Amino acid sequence: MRETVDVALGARAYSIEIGPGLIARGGEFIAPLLPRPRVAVVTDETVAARWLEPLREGLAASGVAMEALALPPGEATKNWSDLGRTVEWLLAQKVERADLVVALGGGVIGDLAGFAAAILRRGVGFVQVPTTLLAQVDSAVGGKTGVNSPHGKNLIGAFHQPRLVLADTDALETLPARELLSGYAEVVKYGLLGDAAFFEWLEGQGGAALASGDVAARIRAVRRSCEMKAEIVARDETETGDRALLNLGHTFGHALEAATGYSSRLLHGEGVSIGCQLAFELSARLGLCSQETPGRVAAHFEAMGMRASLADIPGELPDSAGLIALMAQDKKVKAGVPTFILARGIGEAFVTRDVPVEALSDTLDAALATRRSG
Ligand SMILES: NC(=O)c1ccc[n+]([C@@H]2O[C@H](COP(=O)([O-])OP(=O)(O)OC[C@H]3O[C@@H](n4cnc5c(N)ncnc54)[C@H](O)[C@@H]3O)[C@@H](O)[C@H]2O)c1
Ligand SMILES: O=C(O)C(=O)C[C@@H](O)[C@H](O)[C@H](O)COP(=O)(O)O
Ligand SMILES: [Zn+2]
Repeated sequence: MRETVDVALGARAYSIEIGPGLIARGGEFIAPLLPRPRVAVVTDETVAARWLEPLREGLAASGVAMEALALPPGEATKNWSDLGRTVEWLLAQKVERADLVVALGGGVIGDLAGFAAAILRRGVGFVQVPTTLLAQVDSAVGGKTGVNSPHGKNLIGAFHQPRLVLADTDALETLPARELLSGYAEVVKYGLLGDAAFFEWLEGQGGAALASGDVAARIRAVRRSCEMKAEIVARDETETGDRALLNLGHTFGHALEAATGYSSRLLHGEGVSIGCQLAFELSARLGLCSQETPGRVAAHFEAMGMRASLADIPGELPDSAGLIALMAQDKKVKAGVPTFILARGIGEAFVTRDVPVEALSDTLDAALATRRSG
């Protein structure tokens, strides 16, 4: 049942192992990478309660000892202060340059622990053990690490590739439904950005991929997502060009996450599904894709019970000018001009800086109006 996806990055190449039971077999995969049989695990309190002991046992079975730091769960933890706490803890554990840090958790833990590893003693290696769907299909792969700033999302960070990704699909059994759907938004993103056949498969089988009974469908969704990400990362590791395709929906989504204070009002994947929807609406407004395409995207999000519209965000939001101002801190901005990922159709995304501000603001105004009428 185990599948392997390779991330072909030369000296920094690594594999993504996908399947059930991998946490319990953690030592088998991690021990061969270690100069001495010990690791420092960074996790969050919720994940620790469910998956830390299985990992400890899995490591011990291969003679590997571990110490663990459990941070508070949630996006608010991706900050300077928890980063500093983590780095100081790793130093207190006397983690050496050749040792490995293990990130056990969702994207918050993977991003933060990966960044801590990147700056610890000028760079130690790390292993991603992603426990959310979002982390298995996206954040554990590709080496973007970092934390948030009040100025914007992921503004402090480094590219630092993991040495191994162990995606145990059993971990998804304890994931709350809202988190599963949030991660599924990044799965749909891959279809929307570059694989129309995958999107079509998700239209039919997305429900099965999320249901606990269909392990094969779940593994297929995770594997295809990882293959697409690995392929894009291998050709543009540090996002000088094409890697920005993986940011489909994120220029909008990150602005919405900042506007909602990185809180439980809006999860990252929820920002991504709403952002993808807005990207297709903007594309249709600019005549780039057919007028029907945004409706097809929305229909799938709605069928899956996902957030797809600004009307799905509780509480106040800035107006369109306020949201556009938040987009100005996006890392893809060049000479003050924002970069967008738009689409000529499903599976046909492209990167552009040629977006008239009126079209952007009209798209946002129309979307904000649904909050008043809905
Ligand atoms: N580096 C990248 O390329 C990349 C890609 C996508 C997203 N991200 C980042 O990832 C973050 C979002 O990640 P996320 O959605 O995994 O959020 P998360 O890490 O906050 O995890 C979501 C919630 O699920 C809980 N949880 C995790 N695994 C669980 C399990 N198996 N069972 C029960 N509960 C579990 C966590 O405690 C948390 O409360 C954002 O900060 C986003 O910016 C990074
Ligand atoms: O790996 C990438 O590249 C991505 O863009 C994946 C995104 O899903 C992810 O949310 C990423 O963290 C966003 O990157 P950022 O550079 O816009 O902060
Ligand atoms: Zn994302």
